[in-house]
Amino acid sequence: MPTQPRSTSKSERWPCHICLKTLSRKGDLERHIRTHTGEKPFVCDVCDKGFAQSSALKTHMNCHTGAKPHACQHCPRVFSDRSSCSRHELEVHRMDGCGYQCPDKECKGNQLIKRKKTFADHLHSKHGRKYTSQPIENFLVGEIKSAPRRYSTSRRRAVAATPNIVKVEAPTFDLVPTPSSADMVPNLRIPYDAPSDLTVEPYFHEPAIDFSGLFTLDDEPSPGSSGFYSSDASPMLSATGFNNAYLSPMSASPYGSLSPSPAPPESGLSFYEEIRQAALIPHDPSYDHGVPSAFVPAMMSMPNALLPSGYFNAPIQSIFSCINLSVAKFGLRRTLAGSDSVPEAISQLIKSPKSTESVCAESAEQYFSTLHSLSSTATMPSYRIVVLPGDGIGPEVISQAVRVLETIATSSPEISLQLESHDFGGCAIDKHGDPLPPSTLQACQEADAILMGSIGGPKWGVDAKIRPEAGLLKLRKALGLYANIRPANFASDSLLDASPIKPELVKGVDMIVIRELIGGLYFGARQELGASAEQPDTAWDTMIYSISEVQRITRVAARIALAANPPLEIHSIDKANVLAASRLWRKVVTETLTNEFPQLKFDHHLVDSAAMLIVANPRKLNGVILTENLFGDILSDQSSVIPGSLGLLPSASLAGAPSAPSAPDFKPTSGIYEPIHGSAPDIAGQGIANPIGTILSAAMLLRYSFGLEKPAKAIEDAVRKVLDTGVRTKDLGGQAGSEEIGDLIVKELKGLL
Ligand SMILES: NC(=O)c1ccc[n+]([C@@H]2O[C@H](COP(=O)([O-])OP(=O)(O)OC[C@H]3O[C@@H](n4cnc5c(N)ncnc54)[C@H](O)[C@@H]3O)[C@@H](O)[C@H]2O)c1
Ligand SMILES: CC(C)[C@H](C(=O)O)[C@@H](O)C(=O)O
Repeated sequence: MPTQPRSTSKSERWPCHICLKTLSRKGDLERHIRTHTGEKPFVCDVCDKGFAQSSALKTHMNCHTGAKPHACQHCPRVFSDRSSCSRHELEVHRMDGCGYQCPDKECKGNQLIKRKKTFADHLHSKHGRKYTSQPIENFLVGEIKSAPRRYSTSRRRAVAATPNIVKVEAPTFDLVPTPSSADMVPNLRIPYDAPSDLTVEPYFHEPAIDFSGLFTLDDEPSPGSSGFYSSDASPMLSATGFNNAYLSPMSASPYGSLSPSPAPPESGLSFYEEIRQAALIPHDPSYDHGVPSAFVPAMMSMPNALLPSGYFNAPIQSIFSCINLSVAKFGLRRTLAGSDSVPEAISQLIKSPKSTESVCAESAEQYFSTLHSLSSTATMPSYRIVVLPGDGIGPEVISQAVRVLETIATSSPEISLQLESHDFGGCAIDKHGDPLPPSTLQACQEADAILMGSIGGPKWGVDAKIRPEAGLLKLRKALGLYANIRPANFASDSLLDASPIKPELVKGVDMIVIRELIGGLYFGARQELGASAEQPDTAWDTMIYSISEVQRITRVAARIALAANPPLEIHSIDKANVLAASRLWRKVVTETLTNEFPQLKFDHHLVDSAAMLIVANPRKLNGVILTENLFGDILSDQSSVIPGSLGLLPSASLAGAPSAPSAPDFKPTSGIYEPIHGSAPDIAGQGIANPIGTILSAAMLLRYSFGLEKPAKAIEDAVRKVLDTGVRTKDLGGQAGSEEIGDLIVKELKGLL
């Protein structure tokens, strides 16, 4: 039994983020970094203070963030927020040596293009081709050399020992029917603060495929290779008569490797020799213990006769390719695990007497249809939703939204929702002395989505030492939720009469406020009254925006505008006639939209005049209203006047633009979903709060976080139908209580599902 070659040195483990030189020990690296940066190379990204050791910086950063800072997986750098950390990892470490290569060999020396977007632009502008992430279009070249530090030593060695350059070009993949995201079960969650162009690859989501229990294990994998390669796949290959072959977690990604061990060859050549010769790939001793996936397309295109007889054939290979594709694209771990139909499908394919390309296509079809049936029965996706009822009317409105979600889960066997409630806000101060207890924060970080009621109230008013609102700001910041999406429209036209503005002015109003949520005055430096001996009579806040903060929220607004057909107009709101931060805002919005989204129309308004327009002529602002944190808070509450009540409007807070649920590459994303209103202490406890804003937030959650368009639309339709009957809560001039509205919506919903 061959073993994986061991890493020749540990030096892969400590690359310098500045010059990329690798050092064998962390201490050496710290000393080395000082040659670039001086005596205190570890600089806090919040206050710029320098430290000699990264551990000292970590302890220091804890004081700013109240939480563990985010440590780079590959070097000793630490960051106060996760998005900077993942951007650093992506740009400095992960992309090193990786890139996209143009399929046209003549093209500009066929250079390596580092970023997917640049590559897509290149394909489009130079070759008139659209980039898709299907493997036929997957030109990713290169390998990530260092494994995350959280991996075990043996695993890290095994990663380091994998071939450095592998290439995926799979001409036979076009025989594979393209699965749609609706057919597949997405379970790869994009981190909250992932850069918007980051593709999460299952390489980092071990185990990518768990085949445990699917086959009888004929032969144990060798201890030398089990550190990295998944023994679970071995039985699968054993079932094909091919002993001791491992489908590694890596091979679940498009640039993975398949590592079969040699079987007695009939031709007299070793298995690898056969493959090499057939694929005309020069012998490379480093490949002796693994067949990198560069060989896979070659194997796939080879007639069976060239392969060790009966052991390895095109249909089987095509199944692996399909698995790779599926896992890479949709994260099918849950779909595959525990199924017993997959082995059946595979054994049928093995017995198939055919061996031509048509069999590949056929196998792929069978494979996908098996997966399809499994995805709706054996292994339905299970989403974890953290519910934060909060204070005041929060629990009252949340209980109705939870009923709605439970109705969806009960009526749709293919959807499984796990809801769990956690303390947050004023009630958490009372119980734990902290509005965001660590257990709540952790649950939120791990959740697939968060549904929130509202927090705050006079009990923990503005003079209180610990305020619930601070917990909400900390949660938004910790999750990197910089994009707050607040649609303001009529959930039903029957609400036109509820508006205090004349119906002819508000009919057809449809605006989406996109509010920057973790910057500006809310998060700038401030001084409380009495906090400074030098300025005993002064308090101040600062509005700070950086170019990148404005760029990213502008891109979210643009993507949301582009998702509509025709695209929506963008109205950027600022106070550029007075504020420096607003002048930066206006400049960056203009540049970003002009350079990156030339097809979109946009204009600028001063916030004072925009506030006037929202009540005087709101249709003028139809489309996307793009604005900074404080202006967005105020304008979105003001926009609720249009449909008649603060209780009607939902919101989503995300770490980027949401994917379109119908997109084949839909990316699930977490986020906080909450009505835009507060805890309404004046009506709390009376059972009269309007739950519609919260129920519509639950619809946004299903759509944006899970791509479940059908149930999301069903909730919106149920709300409209109930409103159409004329039943109203007190805020809209009616008599119905929160629970009655909930009953009616649930009843309508059952009829729609
Ligand atoms: N995201 C949040 O949790 C959030 C948002 C805003 C305010 N707050 C907090 O809420 C507390 C109260 O703030 P406020 O009174 O200024 O604003 P509020 O939004 O709680 O209430 C404003 C008015 O709207 C009414 N209202 C709000 N929601 C309603 C609903 N669903 N049905 C019927 N009527 C509704 C209230 O009765 C009140 O008259 C404060 O502590 C504030 O910080 C929290
Ligand atoms: C409670 C408060 C911190 C919050 C905000 O200002 O963002 C609220 O007004 C909101 O709109 O969600």
